Amino acid sequence: MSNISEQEEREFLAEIKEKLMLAIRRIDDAVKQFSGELREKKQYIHEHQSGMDEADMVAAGQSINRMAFTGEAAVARKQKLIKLGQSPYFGRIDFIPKGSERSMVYIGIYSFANPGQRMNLIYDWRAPISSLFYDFELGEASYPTPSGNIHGNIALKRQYKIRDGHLEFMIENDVNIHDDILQKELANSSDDKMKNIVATIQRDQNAVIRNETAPVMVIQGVAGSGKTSIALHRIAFLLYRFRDSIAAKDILIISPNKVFADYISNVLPELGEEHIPERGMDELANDLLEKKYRFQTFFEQVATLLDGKDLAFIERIRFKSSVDFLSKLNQYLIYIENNYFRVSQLQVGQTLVPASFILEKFMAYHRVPILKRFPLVVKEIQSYVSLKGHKLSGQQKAKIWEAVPHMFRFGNVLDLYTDFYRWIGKPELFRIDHRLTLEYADVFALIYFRIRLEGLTTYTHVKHLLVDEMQDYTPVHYAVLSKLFLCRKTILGDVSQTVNPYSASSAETIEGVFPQAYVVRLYRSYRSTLEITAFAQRIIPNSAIIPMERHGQEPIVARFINSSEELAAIKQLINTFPKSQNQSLGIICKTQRQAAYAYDALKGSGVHLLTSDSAAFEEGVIITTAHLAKGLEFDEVIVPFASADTYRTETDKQMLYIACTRAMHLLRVTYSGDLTEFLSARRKTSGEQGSDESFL
Ligand SMILES: Nc1ncnc2c1ncn2[C@@H]1O[C@H](COP(=O)(O)OP(=O)(O)OP(=O)(O)O)[C@@H](O)[C@H]1O
Repeated sequence: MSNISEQEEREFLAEIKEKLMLAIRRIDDAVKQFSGELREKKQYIHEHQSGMDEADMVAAGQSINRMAFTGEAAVARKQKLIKLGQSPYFGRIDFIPKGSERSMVYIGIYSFANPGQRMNLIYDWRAPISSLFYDFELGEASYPTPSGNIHGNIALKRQYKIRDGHLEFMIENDVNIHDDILQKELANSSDDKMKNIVATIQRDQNAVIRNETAPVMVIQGVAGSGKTSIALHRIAFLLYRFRDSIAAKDILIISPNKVFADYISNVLPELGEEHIPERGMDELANDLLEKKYRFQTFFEQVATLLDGKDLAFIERIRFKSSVDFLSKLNQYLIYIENNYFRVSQLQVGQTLVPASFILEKFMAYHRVPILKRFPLVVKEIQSYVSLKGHKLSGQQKAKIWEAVPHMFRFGNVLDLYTDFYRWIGKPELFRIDHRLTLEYADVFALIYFRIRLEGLTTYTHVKHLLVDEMQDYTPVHYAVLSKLFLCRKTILGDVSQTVNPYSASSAETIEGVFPQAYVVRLYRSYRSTLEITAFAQRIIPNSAIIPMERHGQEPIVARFINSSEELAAIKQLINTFPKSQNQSLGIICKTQRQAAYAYDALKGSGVHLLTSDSAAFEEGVIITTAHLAKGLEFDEVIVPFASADTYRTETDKQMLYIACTRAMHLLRVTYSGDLTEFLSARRKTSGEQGSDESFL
């Protein structure tokens, strides 16, 4: 069968669905049999318990576990088959390998084969041969396999939309790959959570997803370029490709907050993978400081910046976000090693331990973190005394244990960190209150000191680290991550979407910390209509952005007499929103205070306020801040209070940019008084009308 005509395709689909049904039935039978056997086994153990010795019990327990495990795997496989039944495949290529016969390769979210048969009926999108679908058009093509590249010819390429088991349409790809289906996908209204993009992965995205060699992959991509989607698909790919050595539990995602973590939590399970452990940077900090210190969170730092201009605060952040800061920390660590261990000879009973011996031993352990060396030096001194033929008394031992750490100028990391600022001649750059509350800019520097001075070794089990929103982390953050996580890393973000312009990191900065990094830049933006992308471009221009040719309504900028009128109009809009085609509406404010104020006026059924304490993304209407909305997207976005008073500073401008780039299909900006200068320039040039009538 060659499945050329649409009729043949429909017949093939019916056949596949039947085979899937059969496979599901077979699993059901197997599971039934398993549970019967399991019950019998448990019953047997229960009845013969008294006659069983410990070894028998262990063996019986293991056998039960094995059976349960096989049962669970069968249930998981069944779930996958049910899902395949809904949409078994989305693509097909007919490939003729050189010197071989044409074969039809149907590509789906999971693979499927008839029991006992070697050839797949459906190939997993991550299989080596499936890369042909993403990387090539008709004609010559090749794909890599562990035993080398396979060359050949693609004779046919098709895409399908199969929903609820029905073929909605199929598209013959000859020249313009994917664009039709991609356009259709992007025009859809958003689900409540991020979804997979396997059917329309683009070529440059595929290269990132399937890269197996980069020790550190840095993805700098413009807003809506699919960075987060790609990173998650990359994880799914790595789990498939290295399934013998990496499991879901070996991966760690560092996410900016819980809402974001919840928002992306569907993608990997949709791709058939288990839940991946996730940690926020603040949680990581808490783990690493072992809850010994209080600290300002990143949210609080940004909120302080948004509240007003504390120049000294900004200065402290700016300094601690520089590459220079990290190198000064490193210089200081070398300095203290050479200068802070002030040795003197030690009289232990009759033995005089010379200062030179103690210093030599201290330096000999240069691979051991300084504050961990003292016990080792103590042991060396004890051996020295013993070798001189003297037996050490308990009191003498205690004396050595006390003397050695005292030879070092400071005994704890916080004292050394404070001393660092004296050493660089800028003690005013470190602030800590009497309750030991650190500023956010100090948190990771202190952790860095803990790692270098005390040798923290948490997270050694992690085999791949994923860091999203890379622009929010500084060189010190990356120094900490590189010391803690020796595994491969995928790091992604967009320097234009920083919420703190005083501490933003670009791909180049990160490259400085990870010289072995492989940096990819993505310029094509998929999320927003051309009109929305153009609008956001005026706030922060980037001539390199390539928007998708997808059109929609021109963004609306509407002026109101005061904020009450503004909110009244928004309320009206919320009331009519359920009747619209769209599913999600984000009302994105600059500050949490404004969001709370708006929520107070707008709350009602289906309206949710998201704060930095929220744990989950919500469906429907969401009121939140730009900081929290970063990484999320909505069918419609309203940016209220866009006045000159609200959006004034560089930080404000970033927030406005982030807020506007969250919109997929429709963007409305409202204000009273004067419009922010970040938008007023464009209104003058475009002659756009803003009024409350045009708003709805
Ligand atoms: N190849 C693709 N096919 C279909 N949709 C895509 C593709 N690439 C990206 N998208 C869509 O574009 C939108 C933006 O993707 P994503 O959130 O991953 O981008 P991002 O670069 O992380 O965005 P931001 O930095 O602005 O938060 C999502 O709706 C995603 O599904």
